[in-house]
Amino acid sequence: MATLWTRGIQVCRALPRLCTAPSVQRRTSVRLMSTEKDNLLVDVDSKTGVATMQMNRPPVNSLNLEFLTSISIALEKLENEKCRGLILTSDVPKIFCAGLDILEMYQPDVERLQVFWRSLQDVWLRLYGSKMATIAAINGHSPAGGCLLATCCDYRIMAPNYTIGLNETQLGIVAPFWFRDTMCGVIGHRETEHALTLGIMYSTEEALNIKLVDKVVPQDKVIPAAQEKMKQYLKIPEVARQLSKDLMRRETVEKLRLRREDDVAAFKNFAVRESVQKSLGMYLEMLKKKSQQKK
Ligand SMILES: CCCCCCC/C=C/C(=O)SCCNC(=O)CCNC(=O)[C@H](O)C(C)(C)COP(=O)(O)OP(=O)(O)OC[C@H]1O[C@@H](n2cnc3c(N)ncnc32)[C@H](O)[C@@H]1OP(=O)(O)O
Repeated sequence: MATLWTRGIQVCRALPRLCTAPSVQRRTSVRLMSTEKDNLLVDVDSKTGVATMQMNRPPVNSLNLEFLTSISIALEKLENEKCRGLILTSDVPKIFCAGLDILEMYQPDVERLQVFWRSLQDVWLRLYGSKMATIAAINGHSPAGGCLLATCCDYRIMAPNYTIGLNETQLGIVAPFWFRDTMCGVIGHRETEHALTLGIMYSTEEALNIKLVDKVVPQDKVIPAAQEKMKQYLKIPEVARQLSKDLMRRETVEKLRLRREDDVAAFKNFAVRESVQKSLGMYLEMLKKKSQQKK
């Protein structure tokens, strides 16, 4: 099978129009792409046109610039290939995604910091605004940016005994308006205000109670349950489903599109504050101590 490396993403060339003409594909599931270090594994079921994207950046799938870029490129390719559905999950045991890589924001190179933020905006615009039906199969902890990825999806299925939430205030930082809007769209204004101001990390069961996640199933059933739910989305006439989603999300998407550079500047100015750097440093220290105690 011929392969092509594009900015760290390996694409199987032997799969033209993979998702638009599923009937001509003989193989049921093919690896469409994987990143250079296999940080992102994307398989497409050629019968259904459903992609499964597994994040695989141990130890905690934290989102650094390169990883975000890989996710963004993969989303663009899936959209271009007219894939119909996406299941977003993790290949790292017990972790869905630990959110943004704090090392990108602590003592940063200011140029890279801005590129980093744009890459996060790109991922959000592509995932939140995706035409595909998207389901988060949350098979591990999902703080902050991890919660953002999950809430960008159309539906969330989570395994028990994990945590999820936008905990930014606990780090002394503030989630931007598009994180807020995304969460608001899922759990409403009041619960979002409560969640954001206190930086609440919800247990799986609490998350189900406030409808931050839609369904809880045992760990080994998370992906099968996502595949089952996906069938329901795929039964709906494609254009009607896509336009309905667009109707719900367009305003929120446009808000960021119009303010992208202001948002980058606001992030940069906030991140380089002495008080913010101090908070991030202390938080990293706490994480390190906790990690060392386990060893
Ligand atoms: C500056 C302006 C900001 C504007 C707003 C920006 C919006 C921000 C969004 C974010 O996403 S900020 C990131 C918030 N994330 C977290 O608070 C998660 C922190 N991590 C954890 O709670 C736990 O690690 C975990 C995810 C629950 C996993 O726990 P586990 O016990 O399995 O692993 P650990 O031993 O804690 O961690 C292993 C290893 O990984 C390092 N690490 C963990 N999370 C991050 C991270 N987000 N970024 C970078 N590194 C992380 C941790 O320090 C350990 O490292 P070592 O000590 O082993 O080297």
